[in-house]
Amino acid sequence: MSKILIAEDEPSIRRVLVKILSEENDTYSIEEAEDGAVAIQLIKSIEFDLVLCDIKMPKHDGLEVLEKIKELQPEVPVVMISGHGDLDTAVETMRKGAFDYISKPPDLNRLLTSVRIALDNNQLKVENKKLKRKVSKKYEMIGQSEPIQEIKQMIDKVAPTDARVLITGGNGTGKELVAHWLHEKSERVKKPFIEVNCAAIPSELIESELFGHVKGAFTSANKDRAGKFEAANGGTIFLDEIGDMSLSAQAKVLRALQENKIQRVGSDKDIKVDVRVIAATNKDLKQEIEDKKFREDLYHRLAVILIHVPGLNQRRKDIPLLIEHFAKAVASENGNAVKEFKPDAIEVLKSYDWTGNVRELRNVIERLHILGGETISKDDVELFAAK
Ligand SMILES: Nc1ncnc2c1ncn2[C@@H]1O[C@H](COP(=O)(O)OP(=O)(O)OP(=O)(O)O)[C@@H](O)[C@H]1O
Repeated sequence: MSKILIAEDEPSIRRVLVKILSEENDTYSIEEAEDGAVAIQLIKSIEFDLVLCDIKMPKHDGLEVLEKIKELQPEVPVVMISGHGDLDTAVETMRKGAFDYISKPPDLNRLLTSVRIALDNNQLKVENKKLKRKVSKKYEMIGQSEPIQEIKQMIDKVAPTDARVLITGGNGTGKELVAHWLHEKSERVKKPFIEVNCAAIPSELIESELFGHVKGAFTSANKDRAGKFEAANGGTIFLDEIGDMSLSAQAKVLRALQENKIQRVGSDKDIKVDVRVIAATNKDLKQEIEDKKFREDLYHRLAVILIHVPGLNQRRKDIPLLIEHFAKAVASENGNAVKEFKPDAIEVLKSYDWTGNVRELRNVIERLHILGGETISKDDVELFAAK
């Protein structure tokens, strides 16, 4: 559904434009403004995909409206409507970033062609922006506290090597982010990064998930299937929540690490794999070893390098930066303007107990962004994110 604003003071022309556009596509959502002031008001509150804007209008003329659009929603295409005698101005608006101009009375075909091209163009721009964001921003690690700086330095040192890394820390602290960074800064970056959440896979399936199986290995194995280790060949496998892995799967992982070979379930044929292993856990593995739930030899194989990600309560200094980061992320995901957080709102958030760590903070910022006012105040925080 495209949102279109028609800013035109002559009611008859406005009516014609609304009619032409609604007949062209009944999913267009059309707003009308009868003068420049109303147009600017609407641009401040609604994100448009296209604006049709008359040049001569009361209160603010088309040129002023165009300038305001370029300031508030720079990506939106603006098609100017020029009356008799303002052709020079129409040309000037093109220099100022208008997408096109059409003359009054509007020619139906000319108008629709311009509208279609402008909307397609805008769609492409939006999609491109989304794509770029996915690649570069997804795994950005925000924070300037000492622990985060140390982690970043550690990643820089360790990533280019093949050393195994064990990442520890509470839920939602950013362990997965660290694992991604280790892969992205390594020579393996062009090869797969395969993530396995060991806690989410039932223990009877984990071996087949990791190492694959051959047809007939168990009842539902109706064809040969490669596992995650094979899929990660040349790249990195990230064993998340490794503390939840069954002892029998641990024994097989140990063998894979010792010999760089795996066997599919139900087969005794060795398959060579070249995989870097990164593991993470929120459990105290030393305690798990004492309780005989985790193999000590596997622990030593995995924990060549240890990276501990402290909880958010131990690095409150990062909270303002994270708030800003998530506010931007949430706004761009939803395609709306970034909301500012007032200093007193940030102070209250900083004082909270964040046992749910960064993930919990992200959820709270998203909630405030949706429910709070235009700028987020202390009252918004107390109303929608009280602890
Ligand atoms: N320093 C950070 N900068 C930006 N985003 C972060 C940071 N730390 C965590 N996040 C974000 O918080 C969320 C939780 O992080 P992540 O999944 O890495 O945590 P985790 O420790 O792996 O959690 P779990 O143990 O529950 O799997 C993700 O959306 C992640 O992008």
